[in-house]
Amino acid sequence: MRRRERAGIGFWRALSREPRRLVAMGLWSVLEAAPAFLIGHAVARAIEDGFARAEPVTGLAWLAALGVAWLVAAVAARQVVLCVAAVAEPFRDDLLAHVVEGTLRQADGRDSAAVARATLQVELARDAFAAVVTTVRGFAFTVVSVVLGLVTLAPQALALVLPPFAAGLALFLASLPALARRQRAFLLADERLADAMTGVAGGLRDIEACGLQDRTYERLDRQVGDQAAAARALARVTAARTAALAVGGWLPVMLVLAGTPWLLDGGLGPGVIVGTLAYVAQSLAPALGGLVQGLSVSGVRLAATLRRIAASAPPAPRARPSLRPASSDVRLSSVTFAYGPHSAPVLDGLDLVIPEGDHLAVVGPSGAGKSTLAALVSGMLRPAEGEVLVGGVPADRIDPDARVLIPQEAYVFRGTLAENLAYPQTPADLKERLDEAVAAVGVRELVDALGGYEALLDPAALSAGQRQLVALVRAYLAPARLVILDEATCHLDPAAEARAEAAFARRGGTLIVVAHRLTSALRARRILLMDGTRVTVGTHDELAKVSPLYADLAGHWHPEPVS
Ligand SMILES: Nc1ncnc2c1ncn2[C@@H]1O[C@H](COP(=O)(O)OP(=O)(O)OP(=O)(O)O)[C@@H](O)[C@H]1O
Repeated sequence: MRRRERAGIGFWRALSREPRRLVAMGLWSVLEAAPAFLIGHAVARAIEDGFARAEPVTGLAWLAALGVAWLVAAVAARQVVLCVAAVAEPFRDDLLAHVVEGTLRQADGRDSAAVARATLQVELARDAFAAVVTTVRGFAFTVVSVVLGLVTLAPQALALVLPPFAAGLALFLASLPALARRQRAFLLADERLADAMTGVAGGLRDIEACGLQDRTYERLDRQVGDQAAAARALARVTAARTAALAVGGWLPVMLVLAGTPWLLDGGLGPGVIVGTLAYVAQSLAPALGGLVQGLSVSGVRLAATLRRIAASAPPAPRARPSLRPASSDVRLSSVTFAYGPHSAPVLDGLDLVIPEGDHLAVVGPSGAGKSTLAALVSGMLRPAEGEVLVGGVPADRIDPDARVLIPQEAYVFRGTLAENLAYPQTPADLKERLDEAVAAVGVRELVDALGGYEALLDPAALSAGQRQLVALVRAYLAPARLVILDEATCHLDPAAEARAEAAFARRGGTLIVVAHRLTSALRARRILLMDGTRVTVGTHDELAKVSPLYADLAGHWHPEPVS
């Protein structure tokens, strides 16, 4: 049920999303429906003021005016088609995004044919949607034009025209749900029969060999019978449709003809009665016929395809809104994480508090889980047990602007240097902000070497270190109060690394650095040593005293001067 609602909501959302197009469509529709308003008046005046008084020029002038209105209507009809297309395309795009995403998720990437089938359904739905919008809109504008025409030409005639018309319309609308159901039943019976026939055709030899002819015949006979019954049921509702057309479209004509003496007594001239008949026979009946035909075919098809699309592509899980953290302090409580259900945990029951403003270096042998910790704190991974909170908010739900993670391999895209440095921001004072960040991180030399902020970058032509510098400036400019550098300076020389880290330390907020060198750890306020699933936190001196592993690691690092 909810799936069907989603598809239904897509219909109304597509209509309301382009309000200007809708207004334009309305205005063009008024022009398109002008002949429906004019026809009764023009015919009545042509007869009464022209031909009946032996003044053919006047009569012809009225008919010519009607002709001009038809020409204008033709131009307007073209514009209406363009407006309908402009509304139908976003509807198609919405559906397409929905089915491709849903089908891929459901098919797990194994069934590309499922995507092809679904996109075909979307094309059918788009065509049906455009036809329904065109039909219903045309019907509504024509009916309003005819009613206005009758009100101004022969108001008495409304009593003869409107009741049967409304009755016919109501009869048709009441039959629509049944029509949709039976059409669907007929299509399903047809598909089942086609499937069965295909199966039989492919297995004829086996049927013959196993002597299954009679049973196969009985089964096919049953399915042919089912399909015939579905076709008969559909035909019965189709009869209701024909009755609706007769009542709504032609009964008004007969009533106006039968009521001629009464209308003449009421002071209407014969020309006005012919004009009234023109309204009913030329505008109202065809409009009802168009609606009946359009909704019976396109409306039913639209409902059926939307239902199929909804059933074949389940909706994406609703994206949860991100939350703004109160601060940038980080708390891990009893966090356990493993990459697979049968893998050994990388973190096991880890408790850790990194208060706002802290500068923490994370060290440990390769594979100890440093990057995993960085990914958990940045919310890219979720713990299997326990929780990771940033400013009181679960890390995976945090507002993306509130934290930034720079991995070892920095991302640079084809664009200007300024775009790369500022991405995704475009502040008004971009130049000043860039200058400040570039100076702080120590990247001025690179900016000049690349040819300034407006230089076009070729990512492949940059060295890994240059890409890291670009990403560091980007992170520095970001509004995030929590910065996680996961070996983000590993391709820089020690001096450049020291400058960049010092800039981030001065920047404020919480800084977590997965350290690549001892100097990086020495600059931090605290050091977190990861060793298997055991972790120890302390200063360099504390760790050197209590942890042989740390002493060993520190010994292997180059003893570079601390800046
Ligand atoms: N995507 C993954 N799928 C499965 N196992 C993974 C994945 N990423 C990491 N691991 C494993 O998890 C453990 C911790 O890896 P992690 O990358 O967090 O360690 P690290 O301390 O950052 O290592 P390094 O210093 O080499 O980058 C390792 O045993 C690693 O093989």
